[in-house]
Amino acid sequence: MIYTITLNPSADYLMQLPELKPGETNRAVSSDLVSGGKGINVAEVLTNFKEPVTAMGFLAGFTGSFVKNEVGRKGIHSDFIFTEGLTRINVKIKAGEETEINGQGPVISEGEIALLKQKLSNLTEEDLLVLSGSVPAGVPAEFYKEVVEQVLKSGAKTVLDTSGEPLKKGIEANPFLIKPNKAELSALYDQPVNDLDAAITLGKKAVEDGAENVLLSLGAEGALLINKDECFTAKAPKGKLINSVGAGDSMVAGFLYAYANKVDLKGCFQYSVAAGSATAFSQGFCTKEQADELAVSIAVQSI
Ligand SMILES: Nc1ncnc2c1ncn2[C@@H]1O[C@H](COP(=O)(O)OP(=O)(O)OP(=O)(O)O)[C@@H](O)[C@H]1O
Ligand SMILES: O=P(O)(O)OC[C@@]1(O)O[C@H](CO)[C@@H](O)[C@@H]1O
Repeated sequence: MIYTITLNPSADYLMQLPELKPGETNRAVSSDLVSGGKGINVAEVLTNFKEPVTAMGFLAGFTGSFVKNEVGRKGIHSDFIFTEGLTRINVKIKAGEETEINGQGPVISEGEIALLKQKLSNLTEEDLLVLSGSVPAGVPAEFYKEVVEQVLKSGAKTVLDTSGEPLKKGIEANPFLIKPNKAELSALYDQPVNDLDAAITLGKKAVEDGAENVLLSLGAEGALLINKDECFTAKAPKGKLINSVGAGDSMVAGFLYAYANKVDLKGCFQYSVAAGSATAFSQGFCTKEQADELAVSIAVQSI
């Protein structure tokens, strides 16, 4: 079974306008409010793929109730903890290029953190745990590291998709997979990632530092998968970008879907790129048919 944890979920307010003019009153031509947060998005894609998954994490207030209802309406199995405060609203503006403004989210108490850890105490080697997104106030930067350590003892595998200190510390605990994008990898080592060689060098460094597999997403350019034995590269398929919010989460979901269905790592990588791009080319998250259709066209090269 796959479990996802989203410590800081969101209601994502998607707005479209022809042009964004800072300092002026801008009017949207369309808008939509949807459930968000990286782990929840991973669970949504896995549910689209009919792969059993449980979305966990913290929700609060009326926006939290909205997220819980949306998750239920989409048929995603969930087990959230409700806290004080208000789940954040993240604003995603598509006006030619995409601009995102992510809110802060509620403060999580020590008791609530302990409750979440307790819920994870029954994982077994059959399970996969996805730890995704930013760490809200109240949760220490070591949280992901501690959970990866805790879960490793049960034999379950962990996937870590976060940034900054929580990523740096989490890598030390030997997660099965991390999924940084270019900016996140560059920030992790405070070095620019201007070309493929630089991406590979820093990806290998993350492997040396403890990550078993590094799935590095490069947006429209595609992705890299690096571990101690292999380095795979794949170009993203060409298509019309509709919305890239959640493309990275879809990539994680695609990888895990293939992995849970006993596909080898090269095939998991190919399917991850297909799912990421299928979402980038859709309104909302991709279906399995869309990912399947792209997967056959994606060539994976060993370098
Ligand atoms: N414009 C695009 N064209 C084709 N594929 C894309 C495009 N943008 C994203 N993708 C696909 O989605 C994958 C993940 O994209 P990206 O690197 O933007 O992730 P991310 O920064 O984690 O995204 P997000 O945080 O918005 O979910 C890419 O590796 C690629 O397969
Ligand atoms: O602020 P975080 O936790 O890093 O990212 C949150 C978020 O931007 O990630 C998802 C897309 O990946 C969105 O649904 C959500 O708004």
